[in-house]
Amino acid sequence: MDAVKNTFAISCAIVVVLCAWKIVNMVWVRPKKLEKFLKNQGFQGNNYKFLFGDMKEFSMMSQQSKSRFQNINIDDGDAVLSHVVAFSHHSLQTHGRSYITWMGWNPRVTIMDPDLIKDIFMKFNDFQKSKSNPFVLLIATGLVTLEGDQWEKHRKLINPAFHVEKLKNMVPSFQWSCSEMLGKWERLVSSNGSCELDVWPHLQVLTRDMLSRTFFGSSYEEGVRVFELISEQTALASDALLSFYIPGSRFLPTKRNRRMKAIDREVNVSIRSIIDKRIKEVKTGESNYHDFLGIILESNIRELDQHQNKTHGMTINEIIEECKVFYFTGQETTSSLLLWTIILLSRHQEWQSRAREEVLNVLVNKGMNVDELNHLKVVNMIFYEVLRLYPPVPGITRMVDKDITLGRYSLPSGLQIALPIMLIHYDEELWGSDAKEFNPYRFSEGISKATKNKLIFFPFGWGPRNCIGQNFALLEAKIAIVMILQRFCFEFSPSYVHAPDLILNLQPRFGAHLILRKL
Ligand code: HEM
Repeated sequence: MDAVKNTFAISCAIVVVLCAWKIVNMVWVRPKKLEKFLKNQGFQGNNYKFLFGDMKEFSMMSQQSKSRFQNINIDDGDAVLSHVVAFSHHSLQTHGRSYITWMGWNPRVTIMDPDLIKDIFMKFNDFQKSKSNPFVLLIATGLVTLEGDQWEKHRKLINPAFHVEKLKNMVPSFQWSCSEMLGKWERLVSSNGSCELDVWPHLQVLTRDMLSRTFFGSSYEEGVRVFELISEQTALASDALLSFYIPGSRFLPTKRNRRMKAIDREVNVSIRSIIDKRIKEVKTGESNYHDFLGIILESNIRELDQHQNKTHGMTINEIIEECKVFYFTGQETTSSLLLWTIILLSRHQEWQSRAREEVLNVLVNKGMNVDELNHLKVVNMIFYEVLRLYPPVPGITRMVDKDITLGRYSLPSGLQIALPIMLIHYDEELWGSDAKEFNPYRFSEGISKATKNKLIFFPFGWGPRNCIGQNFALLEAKIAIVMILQRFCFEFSPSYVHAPDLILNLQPRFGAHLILRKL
């Protein structure tokens, strides 16, 4: 009996020692080994600090820039950078261009070399999307988070919805949504022909409306409610991201966790009811396939018919997740592009006049169609320059899946990699001494000339996993800006405060108070 007890006690002791070693290894031995390994290869950065790494400094800097009321000088690129990506900007200035930061006990290296960035994007199976914070996964898990065969299958089935020919059919819906917004603006304009307005909420409603109309077509009203919920979910997730994630904390019955779960349930139920209705319509032959959901369901049904096999095609749950992905990725990004375009055109009146002149010349007496819109060269140059200085997604990350060589570096499995879009877009070594200035001329002969064929401009990512919605976003933004320029001129109101803020993407912290004048 004693022998059995002893064996049990020894086994328990071994398990306890092994667990303790695993924890010590994870939070101390491994980070210190990696620190030495990475620093020996030339990466600079803070030494690893037990458990939290750089997270305390990171959250403190983010909170500081959020808590202070600050009107940032719009012409001072460094001030903008140090406000939006405070910690990365500080690290770049302190440690140089290849640096390590510590996300808790996990090291993250920042890469700014365009050739290495290209390599990372091309080898997308080796450099996978970072495992998202579980709070973000509650917003959506689909194309943005999938890997390998699953990602390939979904991308192939969804690609047809974003084909240029399909996008052309969406122009009337975009115009309709813009007309509604501009109609409201016209009613607000007083008898002297002008009004002061915070345009930010209007642009958010506009892009929400455009996406709901083109995505859900006839089910537009239900789609709007889903949007409201996903916006709330995004704000809650963004708040959660500012603090260090303690494994398992999302299961605690906190107020935020409960609300996030309730939203998730409601969103799933709403989208499922839209899809069920649509499938019924498909079966009775009442459905048309002009909206996104229709095109994706059609593409899915075709795939299932061809292969008669459930491993092909997407399940209804997967389609629901993809719908959430489009809401999440498609709305705030496009409203951000439109907003910063309007802000920079308010600051640079000469470019506003030039853009309006082009719009009035090129589109005179012509209906709005994709081919005509493609002739708007100045508007294109302005969009590129806005995407360079105010990229709606200021940075992306990847994860090293297995020990791998990247250029002259050996990177260990599990390492995170940051590709700091905004830091690269502002870099004087890469763009020249006017890198931090607004100068759309740099794009006058296209992107490859402006970038000298280097990968230093990637507001939509790059390579096989680039943004699937890029053409969609540029088309809707173009239609919106054209219609605004045709009817209004705009400038800053005295109450405008320039405070770009990173809330998962780049947004104006205090809105965008402008004076609109009817033309
Ligand atoms: C100005 C607007 C937009 C910007 C700046 C933008 C930016 C980006 C970026 C940087 C990525 C790459 C992320 C990475 O590599 O980790 C991406 C991916 C993605 N975007 Fe966009 N996006 C915009 C609009 C849209 C729209 C309108 C949609 C859909 C309606 C959309 C859907 C997606 C999806 C699904 C992915 C993941 C693609 C994949 O991994 O295969 N985006 N976007």
